[in-house]
Amino acid sequence: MVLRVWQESSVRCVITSKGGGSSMDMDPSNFHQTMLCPCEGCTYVCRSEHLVPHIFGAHPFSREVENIRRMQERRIVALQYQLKFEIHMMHYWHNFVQIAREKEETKNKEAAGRDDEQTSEQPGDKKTRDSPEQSVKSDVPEEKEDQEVKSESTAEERRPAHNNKVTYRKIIYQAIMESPEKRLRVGEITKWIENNYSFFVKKKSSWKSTVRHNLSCGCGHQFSRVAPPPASLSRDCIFFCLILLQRRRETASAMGSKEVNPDLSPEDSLVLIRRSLKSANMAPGTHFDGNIPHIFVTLGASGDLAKKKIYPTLWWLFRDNLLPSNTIFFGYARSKLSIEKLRANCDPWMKVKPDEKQRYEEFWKLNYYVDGTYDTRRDFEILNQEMEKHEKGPTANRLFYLALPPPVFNPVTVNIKNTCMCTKGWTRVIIEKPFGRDAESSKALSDHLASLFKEDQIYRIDHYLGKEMVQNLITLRFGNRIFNPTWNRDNIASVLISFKEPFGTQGRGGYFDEFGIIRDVMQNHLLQILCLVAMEKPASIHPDDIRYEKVKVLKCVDPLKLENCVLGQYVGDPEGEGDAKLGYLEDKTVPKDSVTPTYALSVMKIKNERWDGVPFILRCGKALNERKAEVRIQFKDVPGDIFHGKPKRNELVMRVQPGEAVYVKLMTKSPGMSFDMEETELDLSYHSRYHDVKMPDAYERLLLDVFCGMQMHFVSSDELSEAWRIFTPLLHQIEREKVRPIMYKYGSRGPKEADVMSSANDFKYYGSYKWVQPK
Ligand SMILES: NC(=O)C1=CN([C@@H]2O[C@H](COP(=O)(O)OP(=O)(O)OC[C@H]3O[C@@H](n4cnc5c(N)ncnc54)[C@H](OP(=O)(O)O)[C@@H]3O)[C@@H](O)[C@H]2O)C=CC1
Ligand SMILES: O=C1O[C@H](COP(=O)(O)O)[C@@H](O)[C@H](O)[C@H]1O
Repeated sequence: MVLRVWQESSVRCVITSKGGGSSMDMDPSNFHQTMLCPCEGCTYVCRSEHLVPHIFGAHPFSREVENIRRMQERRIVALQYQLKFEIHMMHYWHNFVQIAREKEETKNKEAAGRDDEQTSEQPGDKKTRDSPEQSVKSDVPEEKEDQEVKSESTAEERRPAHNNKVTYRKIIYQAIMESPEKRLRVGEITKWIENNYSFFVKKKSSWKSTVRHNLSCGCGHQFSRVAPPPASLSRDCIFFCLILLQRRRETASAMGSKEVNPDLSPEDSLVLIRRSLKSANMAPGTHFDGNIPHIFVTLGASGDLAKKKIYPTLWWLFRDNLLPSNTIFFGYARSKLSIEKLRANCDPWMKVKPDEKQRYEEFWKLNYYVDGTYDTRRDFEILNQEMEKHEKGPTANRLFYLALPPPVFNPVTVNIKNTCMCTKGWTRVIIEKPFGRDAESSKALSDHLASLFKEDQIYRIDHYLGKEMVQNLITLRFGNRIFNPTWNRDNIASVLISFKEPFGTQGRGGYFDEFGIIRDVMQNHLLQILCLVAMEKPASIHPDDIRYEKVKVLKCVDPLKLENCVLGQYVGDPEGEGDAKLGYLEDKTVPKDSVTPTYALSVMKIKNERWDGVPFILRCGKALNERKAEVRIQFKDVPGDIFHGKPKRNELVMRVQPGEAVYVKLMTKSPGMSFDMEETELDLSYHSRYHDVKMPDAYERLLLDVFCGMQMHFVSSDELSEAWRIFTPLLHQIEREKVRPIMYKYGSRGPKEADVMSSANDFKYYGSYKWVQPK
């Protein structure tokens, strides 16, 4: 069947079959399904009524063109890598040749001397029998890892001919380079070493561990004695490992410390992060420019977000040695601040431990500050000049973090574009919500940014996407066999996504009142979680594929209606303590007649094959009874019940905070003689399973992602516009009609009406589940 669009108002459907064909004209307004764009090469999926505007509007095979562009960009990155690689190779070979030459000269001299003196050659004097090349190979590695080797070797073996140093890295490299395909397995490398370095034949096999250790440092590959490596090691891979190893050593020595052995580091989790960051297996499309100078610019450096979140995050990343080694930090704001003053502002939030003082000093030495206005081009030119002073080499990258109120986004981004774009590398711009107030203002902002930067230069932060358990959703769903078959409308009764905070606006009422809880939390954090719970399996873990699937989910959600929402506003609890006594309207920064909701519950339906009819209940609130963010998948009742109504529904709970956990509530036979049943759980609590693992803060992960060029955990403009499409009519109605929220007491669970609505939407609460915390 071929669908051809031949005029705006109708679509021609041409049906061809073996015996002939027929055609008819159809009015697209009669279609009410989700459709794939019929034009050849286009993979756009949309609701039928959006199809014609798509074809006549933004269409012209944009995705295909985008794919080609992306492929070309990847190819360029690959070529850049290859070029760097070749340069380093030349460097290595140059060293080898020089060593060999020097050895030959020394040997010739020695031989000449011996001829002169007519000394008799000792049988077994290996040194004099070796060819120059063999002589190079008889040198013994002189790296730190060699200590065991050295302790057993004789002085002559360690320094056979002269003081040339041959390291394990060089030997490994040589082995790979001499192989026909420039590709070897670990076992083949050690065999090659044995064949070519007589020294090792005599040794115990401990040196093989050192070879493995050299290979496993830094690149994410683990080579154990028992498990074979996953694939042959190519020269590129080894090269990558070796360069990273070298970098780690340089950084460690720059810190004045001995080399950090990742296997022995007390902060194993940090080692893991470093490895994954620098791993050759990073998600496609990402790359860590570890050795290139970077400048991180915080615009709005004098503000609240900067001092409470951005500078602390930069310090933690720097402290943990996670940033590219040559990163420096610029602050920019209107206030005339010295670095000392900026530092004093940030100090209370930096959490510096006593033994980190020296490192902390080093961090501030890398900081610079420029004051200027946000709308004056000249001020940004000065900022640019200051940055250029630190970018003397051939390459450099720049990151701009807009820790600024929305009204200055436009002038600031224009000034960045006109004066501060990096000419020696990439420029990336990070922006914080709110991304507009509604569909229209958000589109205006998106259009403005798109006129200045490419989408892959824009990083829209939703910090919930940096949380461990939110990131884990993709792994749990698509890395396990057991969930997917039941992850659908046949098995799941409802999904509850919650965000609860036990405090009110805490003096931020001015900001909050303009936005309200729906814009503050639901339209972004909760909706992002919904997308990750509901999306189809992406074609790959490439950020574009994931973001594409998220957009598809949102396209299947209708705009929210007020009748599917419960709105609340907290009042003070006269029996409460401190802030709890104060209601929202008693916050001095909030207008006395404000109807802004501080609590909201909304029921959404995703109209696609997987989820049709399943309520997704999103609820969020301030000044509630506890701090909690979680996803609760409630399964349907067991069909054909043989236990007379006793089984309670299964629930899969993914607790985002506090205390990350995944647990499944299920029924079990009561232990013992009885054949009764009771509720219990399969429990993966992170604090007991991974109790020493340091969980990085969401901002830490996300800022690192920007360094890596990883957009998976950032919001795309398409997601944003779909999100606003869903919420804008409701928000406008609430504002237009001044819809009165239901009052709830500070410290309570929120309005009772919310429980009524969840229960009407197939979320069952039994009140019988008792959790026994394991000892
Ligand atoms: N690994 C771990 O750390 C585990 C911890 N636990 C803990 O055990 C406790 C109980 O577990 P939980 O899964 O919450 O099970 P519950 O059955 O107690 O609660 C289930 C859900 O019902 C809601 N709810 C509570 N009261 C009512 C009500 N009166 N009407 C309607 N809905 C209600 C809760 O939301 P809300 O109150 O937010 O509205 C929650 O979403 C929790 O504190 C949990 O953290 C359990 C298992 C494992
Ligand atoms: O984005 C926001 O999130 C915070 C809650 O973040 P969390 O990481 O502490 O859960 C919320 O307090 C704030 O109102 C909102 O703007």
